[in-house]
Amino acid sequence: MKYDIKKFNDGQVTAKITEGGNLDLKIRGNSYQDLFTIAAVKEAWDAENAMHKNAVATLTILCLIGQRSDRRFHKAESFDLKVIANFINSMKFDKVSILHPHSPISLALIANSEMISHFQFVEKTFKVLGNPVLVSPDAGAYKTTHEIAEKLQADLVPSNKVRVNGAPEISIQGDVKGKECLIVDDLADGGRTFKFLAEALKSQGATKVFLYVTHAQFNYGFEELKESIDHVYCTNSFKDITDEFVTQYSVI
Ligand SMILES: O=P(O)(O)OC[C@H]1O[C@H](OP(=O)(O)OP(=O)(O)O)[C@H](O)[C@@H]1O
Repeated sequence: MKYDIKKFNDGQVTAKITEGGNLDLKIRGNSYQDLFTIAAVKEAWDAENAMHKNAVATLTILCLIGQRSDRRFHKAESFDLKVIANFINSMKFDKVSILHPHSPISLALIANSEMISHFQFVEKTFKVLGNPVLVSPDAGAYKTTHEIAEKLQADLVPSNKVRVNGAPEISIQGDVKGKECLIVDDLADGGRTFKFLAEALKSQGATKVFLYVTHAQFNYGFEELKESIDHVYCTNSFKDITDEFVTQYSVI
């Protein structure tokens, strides 16, 4: 299957199928624009395939927009992940694969969805660093990082984070004295979670602190992270980063 995308001067996006077959789309999915673009492709493909019911349409989303908004935070505010999931569901893909979603709610809300694990990227990082202690930064990350630690036969130090007026407060449940640590989490936004955690780990004797995040957004606070984190490992699911401080695994 092949298609063309055209953008009109007013911003409208239109798609044209130029070769038939199964539809296999892969997008960052970190913008509404990305979602509307594939909606145009899917609509055109559906029209072309109306007579070929055996053709299959799959979608891979690398960094789902709104994945953190997995609940209605306050009364009278929108539940944004639900809005996004409803839109994706309206496209009726046969399968939607999502790379390391923030929480299982994404998978619960999006029909025919499955998670693409971040295991391979953590494994690569773990091997490059040579057996660091894995650190899970909060309750949300604990379950998946625990599973990864078991597979890698790595030591795991859980820590917990509560946000007080938006600022993370950290507690560490384990001994990191004289050890190299690899924090494993799904995404970095402003990086404050990791800055505070790295400072806490180093104050408890960790010799080096590395960070793995699947979705390296770094919308702000990037330079500040260099003061407490020794190196960042991530995918390019959200954006490409060129910086000596960062090693990126390419997924798109
Ligand atoms: O780079 P930062 O700005 O520090 O943000 C990154 C952190 O925020 C997210 O968790 P979040 O606090 O949204 O988790 P929650 O679902 O428990 O609210 C994410 O899983 C990281 O732990």
